[in-house]
Amino acid sequence: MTQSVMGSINNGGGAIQLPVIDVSNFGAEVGKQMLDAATNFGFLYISTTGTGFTEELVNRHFQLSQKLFALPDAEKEAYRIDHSNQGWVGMQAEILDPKSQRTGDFKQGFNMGEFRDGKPQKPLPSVLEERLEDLAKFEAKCQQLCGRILDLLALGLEVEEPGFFSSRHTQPSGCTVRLLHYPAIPDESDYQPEVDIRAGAHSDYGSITLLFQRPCQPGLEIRTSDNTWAPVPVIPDGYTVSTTFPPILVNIGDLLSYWTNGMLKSTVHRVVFPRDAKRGGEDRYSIVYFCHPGDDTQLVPVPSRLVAEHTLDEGAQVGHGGGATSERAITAQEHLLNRLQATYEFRGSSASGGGVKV
Ligand SMILES: O=C(O)CCC(=O)C(=O)O
Ligand SMILES: [Fe+2]
Repeated sequence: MTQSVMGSINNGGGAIQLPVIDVSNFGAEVGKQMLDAATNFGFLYISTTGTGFTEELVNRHFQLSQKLFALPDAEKEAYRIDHSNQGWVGMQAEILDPKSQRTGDFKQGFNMGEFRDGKPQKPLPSVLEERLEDLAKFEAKCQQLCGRILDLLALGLEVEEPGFFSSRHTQPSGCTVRLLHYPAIPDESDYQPEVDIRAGAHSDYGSITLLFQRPCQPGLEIRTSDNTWAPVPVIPDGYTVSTTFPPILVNIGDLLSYWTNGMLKSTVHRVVFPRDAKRGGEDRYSIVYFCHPGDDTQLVPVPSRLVAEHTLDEGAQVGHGGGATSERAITAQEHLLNRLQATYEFRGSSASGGGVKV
């Protein structure tokens, strides 16, 4: 079953109605629906049916995240993020949109890099270490779902090699599970609702991103083609699968944009405080999976008639500016390092203490 596959943008700054896709139906028709959503919006929902995720597994992850972020900062400090891009990012340590923000993002995060044979690559705080099996299971399911989405996109794009994208998602890679906590703003803070933000405007650096959200904790907005911000509801209108287990939000990252010469959109998004809240509103928790191809993957255009026929609009950018088709093809790792480097440069000498972003 596929729900409300049409999708539409309300350009008056109203909520955006994105398509909901059920990936349990694998085939050309779903591939085309996925491609349409990725081309028009760069964002879509995946119904939890047929994803392999259960409400219990996702709930346990959010409980774990709450437990982790409730620890005193001094304890999390021992796991502070470093150049491996793994570990804890403290409150306001990351600035996703340095050009526009006056202070850091009102959030804290914890990045876990890819698991190899069920094992993380860096030591984890004991609250996480105690639940390694669950963490590995969650990460593996994220990978599987991303593989299916990538295969459907390849089908939609009529790529000559059907597993083109998924087969390039090898290890080592920049794949990351990121736990996020956006606290409510305490009354005594100097936060200014007109300028301060939970996560500044950015596009994601990988191939695709999965976002798990909690009912009643909205805040994500995407930038539409006419430069307005459209809120994305956690549970879209007409979604009948569950009121307690939201669909998984998927967005296209920079690498798929390069791979398709901008045909798929790596859409800019941000997280804002609830507009109707008196101050900072309630806490928000989210879990993000950033999917990346193997480090050595060259970002050359995929062999697809549709991509070859695609021409960029005047002045349009591919990925995060530039474009693999117009310059020397860069690798997935080079792209990731470039984007992390930009953050380090901004932080200058405090780089080792700053938060970075996949
Ligand atoms: O927390 C969210 O809803 C989105 C976070 C996000 O866009 C990111 O971390 O890249
Ligand atoms: Fe993002």
